[in-house]
Amino acid sequence: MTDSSKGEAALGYQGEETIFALASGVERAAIAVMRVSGKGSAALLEQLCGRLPSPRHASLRRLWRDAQTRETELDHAVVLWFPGPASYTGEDGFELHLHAGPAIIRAVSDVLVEQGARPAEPGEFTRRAVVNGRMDLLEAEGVADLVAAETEGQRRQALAQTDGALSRMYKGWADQLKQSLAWQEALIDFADEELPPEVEQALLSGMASLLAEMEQHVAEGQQGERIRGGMIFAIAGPPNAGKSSLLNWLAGRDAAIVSPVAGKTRDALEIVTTLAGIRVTFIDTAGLRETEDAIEAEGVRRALFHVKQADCVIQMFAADAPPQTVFPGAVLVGNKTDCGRVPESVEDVPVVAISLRTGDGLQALRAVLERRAEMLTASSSGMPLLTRARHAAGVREACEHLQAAMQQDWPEMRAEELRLAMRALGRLTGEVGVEDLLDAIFGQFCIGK
Ligand SMILES: Nc1nc2c(c(=O)[nH]1)N(C=O)[C@@H](CNc1ccc(C(=O)N[C@@H](CCC(=O)O)C(=O)O)cc1)CN2
Ligand SMILES: Nc1nc2c(ncn2[C@@H]2O[C@H](COP(=O)(O)OP(=O)(O)OP(=O)(O)O)[C@@H](O)[C@H]2O)c(=O)[nH]1
Ligand SMILES: [Mg+2]
Repeated sequence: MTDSSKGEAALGYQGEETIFALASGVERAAIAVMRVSGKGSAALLEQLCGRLPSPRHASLRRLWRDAQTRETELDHAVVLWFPGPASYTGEDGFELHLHAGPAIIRAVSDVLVEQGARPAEPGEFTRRAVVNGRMDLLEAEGVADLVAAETEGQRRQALAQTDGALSRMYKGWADQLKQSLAWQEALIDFADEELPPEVEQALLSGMASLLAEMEQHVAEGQQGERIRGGMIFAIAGPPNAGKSSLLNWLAGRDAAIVSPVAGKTRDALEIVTTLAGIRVTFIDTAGLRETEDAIEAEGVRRALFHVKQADCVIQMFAADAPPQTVFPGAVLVGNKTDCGRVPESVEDVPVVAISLRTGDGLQALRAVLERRAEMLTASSSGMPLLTRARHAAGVREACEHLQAAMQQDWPEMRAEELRLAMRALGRLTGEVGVEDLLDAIFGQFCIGK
């Protein structure tokens, strides 16, 4: 409970300092969960409620400023005692399930601070769990994603990651690299003894198939990042096609201005919804046309920018004016079936025919968009998907070293490249060289996690 551990290397941290934070939501609620972890936990809990409750069982207790002297009762609370190392952080810790009144929270916090505990930094509980070997870095990132999950896709993916799905795969790859390295070292050690050529062949083909697997994982990495961060669907097309009307239907409200005047929408307008369990931002853009109006021209420029960077373009047109060309990969939507006939396809791309006035085809359009959202987030290999740019960069680095190893004729250099590939994977799980990463990763957590 002193600050003697300040400045210690992150991985040497032993929870000398006792930390606390509210672990429950900040909005007004009935119960507030105060979470405490660190060496001083047992003494603190005894001071608050007398003898320690039985481990990991909920007990109803009176809380006091000092239970010994029964000085100032603070609350009636459910108390949980988590002795280390079988705790979330691996340290002694406890939870107080308080009545959520701000005065109670303040009074309890005051006692904790008086007794030498300090408020936790963002992610510090989970950081301690990692430092104490309770979970690895990928699982910890999964915890942060689970806390932030708003959609089914985010929830499912984060849960798998906290459960070690990515960790197991990366550790399996690192093990295979270790095996290759052992063979490579045997080849070096027995260089004079004429090992059969099959040994080197088996080594190289093992490396090749591992490389293919890792490259496929990187190639479909965008899918996992799309689930985690959401996708962008841009609605584009000529003026008056009904783009803003479509956005309003998707939003279920009048988000954008709709009128018969062509060229109304200038600023891109965004709404966020969930499609097939995936977070999708729809962007309504300015109608695409040549224009003398400087503001509208800027709107068109921005529309084209959104078309370029979107995960999917919904290319809209009105029944009487089908487009000459189709944006690559676009979902083609022909609107105003109440006014005229919509072609079945343009340039062999099927058209979804709708009318935002009559509601014709809208359920079919929703199904098409849901299927597209699923397609853009599916793992085609069946492997767990990576979820962050950090993972893509690490696996890509491992791929580069593995490829370099395969191209190396000099045995010692090949061994070195294999070691570097292993190291790149080790940084992902946090097994090696991650001191510099911890601040960046845990700084993004919420307090109390
Ligand atoms: N009240 C409460 N609810 C919570 C958490 C918490 O810390 N407190 N969690 C926090 O994220 C999540 C559950 N995760 C947890 C993970 C591990 C341990 C834990 O104490 N593990 C010990 C003992 C296991 C056991 O008794 O079976 C261990 O793994 O050794 C507790 C919660 C979600 N709900
Ligand atoms: N008849 C008919 N009119 C429609 C339909 N959908 C939209 N409209 C009308 O078409 C006009 C243009 O619709 P908007 O949604 O504003 O079109 P937009 O593509 O956003 O137009 P800009 O922002 O100018 O590029 C409005 O008067 C709408 O009420 C439809 O299915 N049938
Ligand atoms: Mg518009």
